Amino acid sequence: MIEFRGVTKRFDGGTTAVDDLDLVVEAGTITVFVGPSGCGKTTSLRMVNRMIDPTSGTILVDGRDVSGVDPPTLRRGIGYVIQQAGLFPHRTVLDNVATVPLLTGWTRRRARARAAELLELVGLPAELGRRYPAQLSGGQQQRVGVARALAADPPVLLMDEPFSAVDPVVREGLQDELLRLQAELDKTIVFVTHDIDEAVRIGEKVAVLRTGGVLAQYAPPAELLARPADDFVAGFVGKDRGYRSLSFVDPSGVEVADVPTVSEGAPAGPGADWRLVVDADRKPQGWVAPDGATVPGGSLYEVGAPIRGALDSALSSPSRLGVAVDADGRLAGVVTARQVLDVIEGRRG
Ligand SMILES: Nc1ncnc2c1ncn2[C@@H]1O[C@H](COP(=O)(O)OP(=O)(O)OP(=O)(O)O)[C@@H](O)[C@H]1O
Repeated sequence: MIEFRGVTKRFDGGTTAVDDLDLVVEAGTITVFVGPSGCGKTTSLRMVNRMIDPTSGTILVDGRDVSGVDPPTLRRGIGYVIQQAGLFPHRTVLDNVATVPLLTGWTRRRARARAAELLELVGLPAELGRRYPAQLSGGQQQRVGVARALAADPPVLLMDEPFSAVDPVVREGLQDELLRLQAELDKTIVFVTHDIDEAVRIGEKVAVLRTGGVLAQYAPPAELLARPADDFVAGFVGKDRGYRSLSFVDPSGVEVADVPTVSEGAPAGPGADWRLVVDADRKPQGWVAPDGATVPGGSLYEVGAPIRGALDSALSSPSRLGVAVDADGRLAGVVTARQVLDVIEGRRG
């Protein structure tokens, strides 16, 4: 657990970067600090591992006041990941990851074996270990950065905009990977971003900071979207927050129905209804319209996933029928937008 008690940071020159912050980051959770540029996110993060010391107030990590722990000892228990990974350019990927274990006295052989394990854990092929950072894509470099931070198996991980230098598709992959890793590793993670979508996607709790380092709201993402504390938070979480909050709505109650199908490659002429094209594994491949034309499908959603996917699937489908698949991607059934909206309305009471 990380606890900020009345923490203030005033820099020379008078800027108050963080103003009387009280906040508890529960052990084993991902907490996100989000807010506009200059609101004190990085300063708050860096006070945890004493890269910056507060002007006043106390920070406790697992009950221990960090001001009484010397920084190198403190940092051994706190992994740190930054934007653009911050890798050593003249060391191989494997040696980058092995850095901390080597510093703590491991033999080179053991440190490298551990580094190889970590590369696998973050989803990188072993042969990349021999390359230099510049020979990797941005997304791969970020994975190496995460592996390096995990090398000493620290209970706490601080991540400062770790994914902001990569494109949106790669970023989503890295976010998924982090969530998968966290399910396995159960670290206490503080994650800084200025991107509210990223914050609500990965945070179990989200702290919204405003300029001047004042905490505007600290809540789980669903609550932040449904009940922003004030106009600032409402503005920051964005105009389409009603729609985005569907990412947190339980989909039970959305019953899928059967749909006529045709096999991929089989001739299909005109018919009364839309028919779904499926391959030999019953994976959806598009639609046949009533006039017999083949039309690409809309988005698919997995049964049991948040309701936003079901609604998007129905709205993006040329037949107006959203297509549900099971965990293996096989057809489970179809839904209409009306059905999904009825469940949403029912939930609102
Ligand atoms: N070493 C410093 N000396 C003086 N002022 C600083 C120093 N570091 C940060 N600040 C100021 O403190 C405020 C908070 O900075 P901080 O880097 O914590 O913001 P941030 O929310 O992380 O911003 P960004 O999203 O742009 O990275 C800013 O006004 C910044 O200019």
